[in-house]
Formats: sequence, C-alpha cells, structure tokens
Amino acid sequence: MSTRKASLTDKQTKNGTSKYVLERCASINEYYDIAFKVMLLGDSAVGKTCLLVRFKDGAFLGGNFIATVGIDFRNKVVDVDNLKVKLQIWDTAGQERFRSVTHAYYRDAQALLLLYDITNKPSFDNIRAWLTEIHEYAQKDVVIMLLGNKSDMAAERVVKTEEGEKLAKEYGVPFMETSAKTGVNVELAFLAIAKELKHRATQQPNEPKFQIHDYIESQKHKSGCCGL
Ligand SMILES: Nc1nc2c(ncn2[C@@H]2O[C@H](COP(=O)(O)OP(=O)(O)OP(=O)(O)O)[C@@H](O)[C@H]2O)c(=O)[nH]1
Repeated sequence: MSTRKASLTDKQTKNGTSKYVLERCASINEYYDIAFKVMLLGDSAVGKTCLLVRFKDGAFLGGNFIATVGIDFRNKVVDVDNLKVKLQIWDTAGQERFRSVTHAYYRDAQALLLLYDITNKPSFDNIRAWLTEIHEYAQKDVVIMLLGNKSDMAAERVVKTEEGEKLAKEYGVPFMETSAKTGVNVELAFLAIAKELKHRATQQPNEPKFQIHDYIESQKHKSGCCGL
C-alpha cells in the first residue's frame, strides 16, 4: 500500500483561471489524486466499525459484538467529479479507556463522522460531550457530520429523527440516519464528505461553494430514501 500522499498544486493560467496540477499517486492496487483523513467517533457499540465495513466491503458485520481496541484505519477511493479521492478512514474505539489514544489522532483529521445509535438514548445524549471534545482536539475547520445509526431497528427506536435533526441544526452540521445493516445512506454519508473535502481543496474564488446540506437532501430524495 502506498504511503505517498497526492499533492495538489494551484497554478494560474494565462486567462486567469486557476488550474490544478495533480500528481497522480499509484500503488499496486490503488490510484488516487488527493487524499483526506476521516475519523469515526461516538460511543461504544453505536456501529462505527460496521459502518466502515459496510462502506468499504459492502457487507454487514453481524453476530457477536467485538469492541475496537485503540484505533485502526482502512482506505477507500471514490470518484468525485473525475477525481480519485482517497478517504483514509480511522475507526476509533468508543470505550472511555481509549480516549487518550484517540485524542492524539483528532488533529490530523479533515472530517469527523459522529455516530449515535437511534436505539440507545445515552449514546445520543453524549453527542454534546463528543462535540466539546471535538472542539478541544480537532482542527477548527474540520468537517463534522452527525449520523443516527441502526435506522433499520424501527421497533427499538428511542431517538426520533427530528431530535437528531434539531441537534444537528443547533451545531450547524449535516445529519442523516444510516443503517450499517441494510446500507441505507452509508455510501451517501461518505460521498458527501468526500465531495465537501474535495471542493474545499480545489475551490476556485469564482466558483460557488459546495452546499453539503443541499447535496444530501437532493440525493436522499433522488433515491427515494427517507433514512429508515
Ligand atoms: N441492527 C443493526 N445493528 C448494527 C448496526 N450497526 C452496528 N450494529 C451492531 O451493533 C454492534 C456494535 O457495532 P460496532 O460497529 O462494533 O460498534 P462500534 O461503534 O465500532 O463499537 P466500539 O468499537 O466499541 O467503539 C454490533 O453487534 C453490530 O452488529 C446497524 O446499522 N443495524
């Protein structure tokens, strides 16, 4: 696996429009133009590892719950506007005893996916504490997305969709409900993050800003999906 990072250089052309010169990085199995670090955060057992495995491999890790120890990462390359965007996704342990380990990784992350479990009220109540930690340890301009996971478990739901929406609105972050089990909204969550990061990195002064909230809403409606 390549350890080189893609470099993105802004050059002015004669007519004044900017052009990006991309150094395409290659390894045996993986080509990418630009890379970003993304972290999965949230209480233990909310489904961070399962969400990552669903996105990376298209599978669901059912069966016995095995808590993550420390931190681990996996890469996935996605296409965004003809660019190969590599997401290096860090899966953190939600258990309190690993917090000091994971704090050390916040600073490098360009995006954070913060999960709670819609069937677990304390995991939702703890989101404010997670956001406080994020503001303490992460970069100021880090992209944050709130995800209410396990949306397939309708019968056990204790956190309403509107509660998630309200909290996300209060903090000005995008929100959706996901299911690592059925795959609902999983691809969309990571793609929206990839698009936001790519646009931030390559944005021209005269280009309209990428609107992540609008993108998510339009894609949800396109797939006829309501997050359930
Ligand atoms: N029904 C359902 N179960 C899920 C979903 N996501 C995860 N689970 C289950 O929830 C449990 C915890 O999932 P993990 O992905 O290991 O949780 P985690 O957040 O990584 O936990 P830590 O590693 O301790 O931080 C497992 O038993 C999963 O099978 C989901 O979307 N739907």
